[in-house]
Amino acid sequence: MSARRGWDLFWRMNRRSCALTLLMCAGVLYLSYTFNSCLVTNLNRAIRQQRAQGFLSFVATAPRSVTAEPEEKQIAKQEEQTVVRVVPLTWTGLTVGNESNGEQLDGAPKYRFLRQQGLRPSRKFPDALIIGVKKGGTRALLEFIRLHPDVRAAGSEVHFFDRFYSKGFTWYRHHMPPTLEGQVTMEKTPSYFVTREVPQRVRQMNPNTKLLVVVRDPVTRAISDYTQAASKKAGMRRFEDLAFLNGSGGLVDTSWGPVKIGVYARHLERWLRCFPLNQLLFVSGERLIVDPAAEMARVQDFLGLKRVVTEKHFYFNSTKGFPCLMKSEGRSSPHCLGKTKGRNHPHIDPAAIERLREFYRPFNARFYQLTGINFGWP
Ligand SMILES: Nc1ncnc2c1ncn2[C@@H]1O[C@H](COP(=O)(O)OS(=O)(=O)O)[C@@H](OP(=O)(O)O)[C@H]1O
Repeated sequence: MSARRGWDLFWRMNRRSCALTLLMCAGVLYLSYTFNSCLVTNLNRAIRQQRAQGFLSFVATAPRSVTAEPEEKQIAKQEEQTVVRVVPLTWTGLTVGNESNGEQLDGAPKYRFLRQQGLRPSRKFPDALIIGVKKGGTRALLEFIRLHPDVRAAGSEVHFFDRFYSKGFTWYRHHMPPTLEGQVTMEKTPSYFVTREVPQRVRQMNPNTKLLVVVRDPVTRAISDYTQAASKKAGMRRFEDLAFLNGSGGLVDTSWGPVKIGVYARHLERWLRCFPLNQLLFVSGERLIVDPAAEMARVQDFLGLKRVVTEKHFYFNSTKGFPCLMKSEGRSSPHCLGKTKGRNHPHIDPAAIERLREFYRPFNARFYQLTGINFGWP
């Protein structure tokens, strides 16, 4: 009897310990599973972060050289190896006239990628302005310099400093294209050069603004200006009648816009009261036609850019009689500037041309003196 009770007691105790053992095992299994899964998740996260950091630092800086090279050499090497400019943006479809905005751009996968890399494009005030002169070749210059991956320019003339100054600087900045750190922002408005208030206003925005002026023989410039006006207004009087007081026999009409703009020295003197000469670059409109690459080399040097725009970007279109582009920001096939650039000029009485040349001669001489460049106009 007592043996049977002992056995019962043993069996009951064993069942309890078995159950306890089983319970403990389950607990240990649960804890180790939770611990392990946390560990794996954290490890994965850490690996992902490490990879991202590794990629970022690869994008942001060049690997440092460990050899004992001179410092300058190392810096130059680092600059060469820097992969910051991974994305020479093409900004397809972006026109400033109909301002696409930064937010829209950011939605595109390309811009999401840029943002993830900390490369968020933003609008800033221009570093450089093409201020004139009207009909000097300003559109050609803008289109040529825009070929450079480090230049971003407003496509249409903004006219902030002459027409829309009252709209304020926020308005102006909004008309600039989104740019990345290190890119040069530009705009061109040819009437800036001749508008009295503009130098002071540009100086107020930024006294270090770089200024580019495309100049061309003032007589051909005046004829080009007249040709454009005549193309817009039917029945316009002859050039000879407008350029001289009392018809073609009188004195030169210096109040007539196409004549007045060509007195470059007068306008330049105003700019030189606000900016030092070395902040202005004078581009020859004539050379921009006969040797665009040479003129663009000067422009790129002036803007502190690598000489990326070279002969290979241009071809001479003999039908048009002007250099045209192999490709550009918006188009990948060869093309020329629009129909309004490189128009045929009307025949002008050679005597009128000669009298205008005489009129401009002293002003041109003064302009050569101020700029230190002899443009060789007849
Ligand atoms: N590559 C190329 N293709 C076409 N035209 C060229 C080029 N390079 C310079 N030019 C000259 O640019 C003149 C127009 O000057 P602008 O662009 O400054 O004109 S505007 O003030 O913006 O209206 C324009 O004047 P016109 O010839 O009177 O039409 C051209 O002589």
